[in-house]
Amino acid sequence: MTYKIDLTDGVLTFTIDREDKRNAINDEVMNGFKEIVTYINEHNDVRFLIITGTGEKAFCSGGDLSEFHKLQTEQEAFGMLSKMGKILYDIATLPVPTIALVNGAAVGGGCEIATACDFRLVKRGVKCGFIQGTLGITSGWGGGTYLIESGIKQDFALKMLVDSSTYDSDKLLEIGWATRVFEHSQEQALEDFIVNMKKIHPSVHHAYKEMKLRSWKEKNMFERVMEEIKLCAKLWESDAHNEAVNNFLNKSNK
Ligand SMILES: CC[C@H](C(=O)O)C(=O)SCCNC(=O)CCNC(=O)[C@H](O)C(C)(C)COP(=O)(O)OP(=O)(O)OC[C@H]1O[C@@H](n2cnc3c(N)ncnc32)[C@H](O)[C@@H]1OP(=O)(O)O
Repeated sequence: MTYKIDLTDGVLTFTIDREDKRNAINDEVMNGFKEIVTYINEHNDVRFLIITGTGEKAFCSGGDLSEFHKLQTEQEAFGMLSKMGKILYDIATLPVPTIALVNGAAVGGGCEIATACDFRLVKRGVKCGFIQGTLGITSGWGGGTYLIESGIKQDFALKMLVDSSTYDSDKLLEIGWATRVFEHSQEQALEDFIVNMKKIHPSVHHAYKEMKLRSWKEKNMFERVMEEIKLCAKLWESDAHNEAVNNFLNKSNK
């Protein structure tokens, strides 16, 4: 299986389990995300959603280039991008607090997944970034829209996107993308972060998340996410994208 799901004491932990591919997202992992979104929306025994990755090297390295490079046309790309984009919007609008436990590099779509969460606990020394630009495309799962609306300073948000490079944990904390940076045990970091939230009745959390969702609806967030996805799909066919992906895959095959 390419992911693990654990539900203990109301904390649902979704772990991307593809360490050999730096926890890259393929269709099976996308379906795993759909599974937990359905579960959380249909049950009332989940108080928090935690998303993390296996190992210490990566939280998530984004889309699986070895799988998705087979998508050649704008239409084919839009199919994959919109599937994950809708899943990520459903994660972002869940009625419970969502926490990205960033155990390693979060790059490309991996950075989008972390950005879609309410909070980001980042291990010191980890690098994260919207590196899609180095592949000749934009963010394509909604992460660029979430970043712009995240509340971090507008110039920091746009620079993170146009830099298309990775930032270290201290810089991520400075610009406000990282909620907290932790040094050692991620389990302890999570426990410390939710200790007060756990004392609050879930209905209060649901109400606050409803307020966030209402604000997003007023800003047409879903429509803007879909526009981002269309832009990414349009760039997908570019020579710049195809050359960059081939370069990465050829490097890997050496
Ligand atoms: C809308 C989302 C968008 C899309 O899907 O179109 C994207 O996410 S585009 C961005 C896609 N992601 C990347 O370009 C990141 C590529 N990976 C890296 O930069 C590095 O692997 C890194 C920084 C995540 C980790 O570096 P490290 O040195 O620790 O590992 P290696 O680079 O040696 O990789 C180990 C192993 O994993 C394979 N790998 C890593 N990332 C991916 C990936 N995204 N898709 C497929 N495979 C990946 C890499 O090829 C190596 O495989 P091996 O067989 O051992 O050579």
